[in-house]
Amino acid sequence: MQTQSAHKYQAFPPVHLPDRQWPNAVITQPPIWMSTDLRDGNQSLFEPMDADKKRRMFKMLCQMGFKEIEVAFPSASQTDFNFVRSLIEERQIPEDVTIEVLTQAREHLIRRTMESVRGARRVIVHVYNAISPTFRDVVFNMTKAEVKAMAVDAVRLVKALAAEMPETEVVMQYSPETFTATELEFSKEVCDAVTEAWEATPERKIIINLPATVEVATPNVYADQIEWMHRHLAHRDSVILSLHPHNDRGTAVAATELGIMAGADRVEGCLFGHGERTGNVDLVTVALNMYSQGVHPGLDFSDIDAIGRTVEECTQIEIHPRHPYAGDLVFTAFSGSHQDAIKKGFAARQSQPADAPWNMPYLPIDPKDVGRNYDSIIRVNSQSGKGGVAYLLESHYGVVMPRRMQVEFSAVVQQYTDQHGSEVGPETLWQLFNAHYVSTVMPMHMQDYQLESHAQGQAIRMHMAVNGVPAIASGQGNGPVDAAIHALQHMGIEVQVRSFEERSLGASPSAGEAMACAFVEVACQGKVCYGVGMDTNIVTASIKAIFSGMNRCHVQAGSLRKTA
Ligand SMILES: CC(=O)SCCNC(=O)CCNC(=O)[C@H](O)C(C)(C)COP(=O)(O)OP(=O)(O)OC[C@H]1O[C@@H](n2cnc3c(N)ncnc32)[C@H](O)[C@@H]1OP(=O)(O)O
Ligand SMILES: CC(C)C(=O)C(=O)O
Ligand SMILES: [Mg+2]
Repeated sequence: MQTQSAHKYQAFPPVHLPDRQWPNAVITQPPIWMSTDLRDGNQSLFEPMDADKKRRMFKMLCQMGFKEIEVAFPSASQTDFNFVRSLIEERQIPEDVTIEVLTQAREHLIRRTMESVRGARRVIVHVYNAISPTFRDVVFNMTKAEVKAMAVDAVRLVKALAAEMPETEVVMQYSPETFTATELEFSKEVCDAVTEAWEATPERKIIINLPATVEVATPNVYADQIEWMHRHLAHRDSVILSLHPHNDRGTAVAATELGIMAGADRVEGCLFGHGERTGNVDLVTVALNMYSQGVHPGLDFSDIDAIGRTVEECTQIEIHPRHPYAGDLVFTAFSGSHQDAIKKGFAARQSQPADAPWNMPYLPIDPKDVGRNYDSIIRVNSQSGKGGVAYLLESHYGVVMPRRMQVEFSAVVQQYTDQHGSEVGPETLWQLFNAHYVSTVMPMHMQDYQLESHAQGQAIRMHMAVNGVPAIASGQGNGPVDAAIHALQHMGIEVQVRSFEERSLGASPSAGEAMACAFVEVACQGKVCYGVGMDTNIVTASIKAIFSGMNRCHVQAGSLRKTA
């Protein structure tokens, strides 16, 4: 890069529009959507789609609810021409869908284009020519008047040819290509001339499409340009004002949203932002942004993964895992504080009515609305905290840990992720949970017990192994847990219960019976640790939890081998 960019690049001049209205506007209804996946999207692929892929994509776009679809540049190739013919001749176009075809403003290309759409019920014929100073001077070597005449002549020719095919309703669309780099007064002059040449009326509107062929400024400048045109076009009531933003600066979505606020009626773009260079505006993001604000876009994304797969297969370009709404990771939180907030959000939602407004930390929309499930919302790596770990154990295995135990177990997981460096799935978490809590047998293992009730409470006799050596402990208490603690204390083991919780886990996958899960916070060996016991019998689960807690205290005290 140069040390001083100022000599090479110049700032785009702002639009003089001191009374601009768009900053106060709110989007309350969706625009008319036009998908150009099969034209602008297709022309920018390594390998343009063959007819089968184009047909597959066309069908999907129709199913999603697009009513206007630019299907080809028919004069560019026999493949594109044939594709348009096949859609028409094989009656592939649904009644409520209008196909669109693009042509340069050149006579032989327009004639060929009109030939391609013969027999269609309704078609949008889209003519363009670039009108900015650079194109006038460098590409066409034409004056303003000549460039304007080029557009007007093209529209007149379409009009004349349309009159020869009365069975087809021809809708005219004109794009002043490079609009964003053109003087606004000249854009208006050309668009007004074209509108008049078409003899557009409020009943028979012309589509005036204002492209950011190259995105050259911040999105507010595009909004100013659109509002300026919206307010200055001579025949605004006979015009459908359309946007065609590209994404060179990475702000096409913002430009589109501000452009709609500035008065546009229609938006052209591609799914997932395919298109020349950095792409056309991503219609998925614009539409779902609207959805997240309570405005239904009128497009169906209820199986976004299926849409993504079709687009990937047709374009041979993968969707980025962080692509808004559609990427594999966009509904996933790895970091601890995000996970904690999401877990609390879901817990709060459980006590709300099903139609309560969506109010979930870090998740702008409900993943279920786009056909995603909650499975991958929380994933655990070294950045994760107790909330994520607890969420995964709960959502995958039904284990609801007491809060202090969440902190304790997340330290176990943290140690593991620090050592292994990679993501930890629910299965690994479950293994860690079992290894550290459920199946500990050293130094103490309770093998069997007998419990008797009597007037003062309960008496227990436990057969156990201490460091592998058989032992028997007997004691009494006002309940089984109390009796077991007394039995252990009689053996000289200093152990106390600090807290006790018991929950049902639902049916055990192996036994098919309901499993109880006991969490006992045990003080022993100068440490306080949680122990976990699982069993179909509630009492057995509690006693196992005491032994688990003692064993963990021994591990924490570093005395596992020394214990008698
Ligand atoms: C911003 C966009 O996405 S616009 C759409 C771009 N898409 C495509 O171009 C894909 C399909 N295009 C093609 O296959 C070819 O360009 C064709 C068939 C349309 C035309 O091919 P060619 O006649 O060989 O011309 P070529 O591709 O070199 O285009 C440049 C010529 O078109 C002229 N031209 C470019 N755009 C336009 C326009 N909108 N209206 C009139 N003339 C134009 C140029 O001035 C140049 O003319 P010149 O050869 O007299 O100097
Ligand atoms: C043909 C026009 C509308 C175009 O694709 C562009 O300017 O980006
Ligand atoms: Mg384009």
